[in-house]
Amino acid sequence: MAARRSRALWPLSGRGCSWALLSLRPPWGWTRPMSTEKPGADTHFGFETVSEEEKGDKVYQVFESVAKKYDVMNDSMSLGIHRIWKDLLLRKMHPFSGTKLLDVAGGTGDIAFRFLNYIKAQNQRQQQRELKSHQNLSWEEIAKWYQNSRSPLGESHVVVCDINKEMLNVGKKKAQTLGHKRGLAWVVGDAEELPFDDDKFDVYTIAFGIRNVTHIDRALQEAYRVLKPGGRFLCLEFSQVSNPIISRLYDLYSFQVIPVMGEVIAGDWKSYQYLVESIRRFPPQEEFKEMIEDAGFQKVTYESLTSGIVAIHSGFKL
Ligand SMILES: COc1cc(O)cc(C/C=C(\C)CC/C=C(\C)CC/C=C(\C)CC/C=C(\C)CC/C=C(\C)CC/C=C(\C)CC/C=C(\C)CC/C=C(\C)CC/C=C(\C)CCC=C(C)C)c1O
Ligand SMILES: C[S@@+](CC[C@H](N)C(=O)[O-])C[C@H]1O[C@@H](n2cnc3c(N)ncnc32)[C@H](O)[C@@H]1O
Repeated sequence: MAARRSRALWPLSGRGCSWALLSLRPPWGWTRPMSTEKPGADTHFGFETVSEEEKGDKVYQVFESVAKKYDVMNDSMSLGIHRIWKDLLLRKMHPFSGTKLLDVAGGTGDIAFRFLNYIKAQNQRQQQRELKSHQNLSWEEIAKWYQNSRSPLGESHVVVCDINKEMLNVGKKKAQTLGHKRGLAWVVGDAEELPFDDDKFDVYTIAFGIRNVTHIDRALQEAYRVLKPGGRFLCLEFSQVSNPIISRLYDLYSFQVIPVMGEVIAGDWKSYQYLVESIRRFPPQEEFKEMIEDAGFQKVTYESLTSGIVAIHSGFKL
């Protein structure tokens, strides 16, 4: 069990929050992490400096602690906007019947369920079109058509991979409730050392996950390795807000409201303080694009959403 690391409700009392009163800007600049990090070297956990081993443990504890309240927290913090971002990721992916998706840091399955729904809806539309194009079918022929029609998923398949068993357990229960029985697998695994063969997937997604990984460069290299030639990398992650007014409001909202919501809804202030701090630690759009290119991806592009609160990066293994 993760240690309960909640604290008093007053948002401005205590370490890590007091600077917010004086300035809405975090007191540091983002510096690109060195890819030659030695084992046992220091890294960051939000605004804290910790050893690399400690970071992995702390990230595990955060998601173990929030797993059961994860979905309700996301709807509350974003007023449902995270759903639109995830829908847009699927629209950008535009998967087709047969697509094999690996969703890394897939947590409670939001991307996987959207993928399955997208493929099913697409195949059902196609089936309806085919049926309508055949004139004068008897009732018997129509019934046979339905019986023999392809399964709504075709050969499509999604693997949800996450380091945290609690998050996956919540996802598995959701899958049962939503009636997703086929085309879905849950695998415990580390984004930095994926338990899959080379050249296996058509699409790799990572949504709100890469920010938590200790060595982002290693995770990107692993993404490249497991994708088939021609495969696509897609990452949805927090990014840099371009409009200065929205940026100030967003900082105010992040540091004054989100940890309070974390305490009230999930009984966990610290995990939500980590969330907002880790967002400020993540590289801006252009820097992250370069990191993706450094891992070998080509045709790397990005699209900023909601003034840059998040961005979707895309790249291809060619
Ligand atoms: C532990 O790690 C994690 C845990 C998780 O549960 C999740 C994740 C990964 C994260 C996600 C999957 C998505 C989670 C979503 C967010 C973190 C939120 C993203 C934020 C937004 C979409 C809204 C951005 C807000 C703005 C641009 C500024 C607008 C804000 C205001 C007008 C309010 C300004 C705040 C104050 C003046 C402070 C005092 C206010 C109050 C006490 C009232 C409370 C106010 C509200 C609840 C208003 C909230 C307003 C909005 C959400 C408006 C949205 C509007 C736009 C986007 C234009 C994970 O890693
Ligand atoms: C904010 S959640 C995102 C979940 C889901 N993708 C979504 O969009 O709702 C971040 C997830 O990353 C996972 N994670 C953190 N470090 C990881 C790593 N090294 N390898 C795999 N998953 C990791 C956490 O366990 C957690 O489930």
